[in-house]
Amino acid sequence: MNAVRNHACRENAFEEAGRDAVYRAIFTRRDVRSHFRPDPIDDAVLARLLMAAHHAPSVGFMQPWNFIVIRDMERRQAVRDLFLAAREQELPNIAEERQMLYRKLKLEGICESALNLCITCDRSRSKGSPLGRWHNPEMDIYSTVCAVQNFWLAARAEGIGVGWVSIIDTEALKRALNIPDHVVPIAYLCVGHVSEFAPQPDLERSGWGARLPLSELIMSETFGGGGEDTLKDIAGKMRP
Ligand SMILES: Cc1cc2c(cc1C)N(C[C@H](O)[C@H](O)[C@H](O)COP(=O)(O)O)c1[nH]c(=O)[nH]c(=O)c1N2
Repeated sequence: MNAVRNHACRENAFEEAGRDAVYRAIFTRRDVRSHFRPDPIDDAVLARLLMAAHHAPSVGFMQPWNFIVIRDMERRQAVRDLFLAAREQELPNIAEERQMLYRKLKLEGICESALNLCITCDRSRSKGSPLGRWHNPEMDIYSTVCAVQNFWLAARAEGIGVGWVSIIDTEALKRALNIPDHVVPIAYLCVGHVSEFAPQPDLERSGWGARLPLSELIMSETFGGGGEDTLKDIAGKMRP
């Protein structure tokens, strides 16, 4: 019976190598800050990554994204200045005992990467027909985040590193990139070839945080609900 069910479940699955490749991209993707190499990205490769992003799911098939490619070093330096200012503003809000470590963290590769990419969300693109968004208007934002993740995973498969920089004042970034009012910058990404993909997140290596055990995050039926012991046991023993 088990074998039958197993077979039935796998009917539409990728072949083993394909499955392995998908999980490999997921488990070895990194937020890259310090390992960028300056050599340019081939436009054909960049176009593939953008095509992957463009095939993300989106509420009401709204496809609210745009992709601003930023290569000019002066503009990037201006964005880096925004980062530096925002980082100083963020610092006092970090728990006092962690401020020293925060200062030491490398949290962007804006000028070292081959290029920057700002993925935006055009909130007006559903043109007055908010399918799937009437109760939850923020769904266009979430859709755009799905595009970011597609880009990030496809980039990993292509050997391209991506680092997300969110320590930036949004209004200042909009002015710097001439983004109109109805468009929201969702992700400012540093993108480029890398010398390596680190085996663990930078914030884990530096002692900032650790991955939470998956088994402790699984709940049954309701928030906080216990149970699902078999699932939790399997998850608890699993290594990526
Ligand atoms: C929405 C959002 C915003 C940010 C990030 C991520 C996401 C999803 N991350 C990257 C984050 O620190 C990183 O994903 C985690 O530390 C886990 O590491 P890996 O991505 O697994 O390498 C990030 N990293 C950084 O150096 N500067 C930043 O401003 C941000 N901002």
